[in-house]
Amino acid sequence: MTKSEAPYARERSIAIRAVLRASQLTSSVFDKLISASDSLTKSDKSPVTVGDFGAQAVVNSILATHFPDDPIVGEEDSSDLKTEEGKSIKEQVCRLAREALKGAATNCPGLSGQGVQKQEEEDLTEEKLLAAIDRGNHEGGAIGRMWALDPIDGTKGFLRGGQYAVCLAFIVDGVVQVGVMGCPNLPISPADPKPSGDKERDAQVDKSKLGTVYVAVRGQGAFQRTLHDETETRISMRSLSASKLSQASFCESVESGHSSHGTNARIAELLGIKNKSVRMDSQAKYASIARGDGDIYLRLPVGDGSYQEKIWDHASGLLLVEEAGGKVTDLRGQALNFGAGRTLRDNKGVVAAHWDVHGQVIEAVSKALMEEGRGSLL
Ligand SMILES: Nc1ncnc2c1ncn2[C@@H]1O[C@H](COP(=O)(O)O)[C@@H](OP(=O)(O)O)[C@H]1O
Ligand SMILES: [Mg+2]
Ligand SMILES: [Mg+2]
Ligand SMILES: [Mg+2]
Repeated sequence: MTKSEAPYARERSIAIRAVLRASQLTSSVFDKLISASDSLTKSDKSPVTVGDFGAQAVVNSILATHFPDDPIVGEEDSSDLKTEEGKSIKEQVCRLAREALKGAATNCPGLSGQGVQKQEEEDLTEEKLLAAIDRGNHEGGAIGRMWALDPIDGTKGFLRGGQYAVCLAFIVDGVVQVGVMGCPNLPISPADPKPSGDKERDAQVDKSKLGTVYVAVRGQGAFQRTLHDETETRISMRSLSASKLSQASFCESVESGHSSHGTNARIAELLGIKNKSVRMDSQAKYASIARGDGDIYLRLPVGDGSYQEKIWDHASGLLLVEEAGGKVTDLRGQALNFGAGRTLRDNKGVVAAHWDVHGQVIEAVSKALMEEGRGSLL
């Protein structure tokens, strides 16, 4: 079977194109713009920047051109841009989105025609770009085609100069079929240093060695390419058996408000893991274990566990890890349900690990939660 005949070949190509363009936008925002006046605080107190809105406008415009009937579940909406406070951000978002959509054609397999470019450039008025952002308002659900978009996952990481990811997934009947993730700050070679937000240390990082894109289609494997070169290399998780579990390394959020560092540490202890956890913002954590930099991603809820994870925070990362040989479930070991709406309301927490050890990790999770008196989460 050639690539163009493979299932979801078109969705794959367009998703890569959209993520590349949005990643170019976010990188240029980061290089040139980011200052306090380029971000807003949302009603849930989380930050949102020119980069988040711009990347959502770019991806949604491209999806609207190629798949006009497909609904999109996207994180952002344009309401904050329509206020007086949001006016200057709105202007920057529109300028950056136009630049990104008109920019030189990106290296993207099967899609270099002038016609495609022309179509995408047609709808670039402010009104149309804001409407493109709001195409992300879909409620989600278990039936039919839809896209899930996190234009910048890890906005806090983006703001501090650490890791972030542009994440786009294609979902059919509640099952993720295609996942593409752009990680502009992740080193192409795992051995190279990655920016972490520490200004002094990050000054030593060679920027030409950063910028990866991950691509996975269900049943077709997981691949890494770079932002500038379309050559794809297959990636897979490190093999890990029960007897080697104590040598594993695990990653977790930088933000202790997003995942319980204390519970994670106890789980590691129960598994005999001595390595210090690797803290990283965004779905770059999924990418990192998928290519074998680390082995386990733990995301245990904080407090009473009432927070509902969002589908765009996990859809592309989950497929990447599954296609690289891993298993991703909630803390009870149950599959994540992407068909329940905008959130993973049927699930609590996330545990991602190699198939051969996933069951053991889940046992340790149960034990740690029982010890903490949080057995009701199980
Ligand atoms: N209380 C909470 N528990 C878990 N995740 C949360 C959370 N509050 C916010 N988040 C999510 O955590 C994401 C970042 O994940 P991480 O901590 O792995 O970097 C955020 O994505 P955005 O940055 O796209 O808003 C946000 O959706
Ligand atoms: Mg956010
Ligand atoms: Mg996110
Ligand atoms: Mg986001």
